[in-house]
Amino acid sequence: MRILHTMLRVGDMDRAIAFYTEVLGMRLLRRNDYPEGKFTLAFVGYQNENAGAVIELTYNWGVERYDLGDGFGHIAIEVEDAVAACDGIRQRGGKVVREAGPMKHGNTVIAFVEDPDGYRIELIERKADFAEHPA
Ligand SMILES: C[C@@H](O)C(=O)SC[C@H](NC(=O)CC[C@H](N)C(=O)O)C(=O)NCC(=O)O
Ligand code: NI
Repeated sequence: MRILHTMLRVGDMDRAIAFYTEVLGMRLLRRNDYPEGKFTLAFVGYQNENAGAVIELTYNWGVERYDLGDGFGHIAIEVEDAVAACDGIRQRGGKVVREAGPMKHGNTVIAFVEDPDGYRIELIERKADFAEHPA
């Protein structure tokens, strides 16, 4: 088994796709309308779905906002250089909500950006080698 996707409900599909592709550099892998259910799905990611986990954006027609609550944390993406990644995201119109630096109570270098719907995306600076976990 493997993780296939994380689903996020968005208030504007074009706005969300623009963020994940133009600001975060992902590819739009597929987009489908479901008129009978009055919703649209779009899948974005850095690899094809048979190669890596992706994000499933869900737009329920006419629903422009959601209460994100306080349970959801973030989706994390790996970057080579967190400071440079934040600078690039800012230059492309993204919103950095936590600058790059070691995480509180730890050493991993992280940063957070916020997507147009308020979901948080964590940037994690690639470690030389992630600790191998027994499969
Ligand atoms: C390792 C990396 O993937 C993380 O997400 S750690 C980030 C860190 N998380 C927490 O502190 C979790 C506990 C917290 N009380 C919560 O519920 O979110 C984090 O968010 N650090 C904040 C920072 O600015 O370093
Ligand atoms: Ni994390």
